[in-house]
Amino acid sequence: MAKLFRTAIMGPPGSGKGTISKRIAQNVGLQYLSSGHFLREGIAANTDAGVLVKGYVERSMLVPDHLMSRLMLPRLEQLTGHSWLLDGFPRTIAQAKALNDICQMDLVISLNIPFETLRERVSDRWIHPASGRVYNMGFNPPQVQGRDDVTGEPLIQHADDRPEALQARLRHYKDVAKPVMNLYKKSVLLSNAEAASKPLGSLSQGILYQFSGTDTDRIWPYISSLLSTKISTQPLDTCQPSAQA
Ligand SMILES: Nc1nc2c(ncn2[C@@H]2O[C@H](COP(=O)(O)OP(=O)(O)OP(=O)(O)O)[C@@H](O)[C@H]2O)c(=O)[nH]1
Ligand SMILES: Nc1ncnc2c1ncn2[C@H]1C[C@H](O)[C@@H](COP(=O)(O)OP(=O)(O)O)O1
Repeated sequence: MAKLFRTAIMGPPGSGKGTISKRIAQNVGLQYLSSGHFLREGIAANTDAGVLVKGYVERSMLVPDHLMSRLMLPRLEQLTGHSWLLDGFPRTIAQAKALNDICQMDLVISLNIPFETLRERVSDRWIHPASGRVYNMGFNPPQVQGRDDVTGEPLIQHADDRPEALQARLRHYKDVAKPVMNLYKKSVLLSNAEAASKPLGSLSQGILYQFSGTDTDRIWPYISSLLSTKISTQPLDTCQPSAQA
C-alpha cells in the first residue's frame, strides 16, 4: 500500500489558490484538480455534466451541491491510488460532508489574504478563457502582453474581478467557507486505531492550516515546509470509503 496524500486548498477569490496549487503540484507528485477548471472543461467538451452546469458557470453562480458532488466525487474515486490536491472543492459544508463520506483528507490549506491585496491582484488579473491559465501584469506577466503564453490567443479580464463584484464575492465566500473551515479545524484526538474504527463521515478533523500574508512568495516556503513534514510522516494509505453509516 502506498503513502497517499489528500489535500485541499481554500481561500477567497484572488488569494492565490491556483498559483500555489501549481507550485504544490510541481513540487509534490500529485494530481491537481481545480473544480472551476473541471467544470469549464466539461462545458467546452459539451459533456452531459458540462450541459448541466453551463448555465451556472456562465452566470458565475455556484453549482448546486448535489450536482457538484455528483460530478466531483466519481472523479475523485477514479483517482484511487493517487495523491491529490483539490482547489475550489469542497466549497460548502454540504460538499465537505459528502467528500468526508468517501475519503478523509490529510490536510486543508486556507489562505487568509487582506482585502486590499485581493482587490489589487484581481484588478490586475488576466486569464486565458479556454485553458483557465492565469496571469498578473506585475507578478507573472505573459511573455507577450495581452497574449496567452501557450496558444498566443488573447487574454481577457473577468467582469467578476471588478472591485464591487469582488466585495460581494468575498462576503459570500466568508459565509460559505466558515462552516467548512470549522469542520476541518475541530480537533478530535484519536489514535489511528480509534479513527479507523469510526465511520469517516462522522469525524471532525484537526487538519486545517491557515496562512496569512500579502505575498505568495513569502507564504510559499511555509506551505512547502508543512507539506514536506506532513508527507514524510504520512501513514500508509488510510483513505477508504466510509463504512455505510
Ligand atoms: N502581485 C501579486 N500577485 C499575485 C501573487 N500571488 C498571486 N498573484 C496573482 O493574483 C491573481 C490571483 O491569483 P490566483 O492564483 O488566480 O488566485 P485564486 O485564489 O486561484 O483565485 P480565484 O480563481 O478567483 O479563486 C493572479 O493574477 C495571480 O497571478 C502575489 O504574491 N503578488
Ligand atoms: N465547489 C463548487 N461548488 C459550486 N460551484 C462551483 C464550485 N467550484 C466552482 N464552481 C463554479 C462557480 C463558478 O460559476 C465557476 C468557476 O468557479 P471559480 O471558483 O471562479 O473557478 P476559477 O477560480 O477556476 O475560475 O464554477
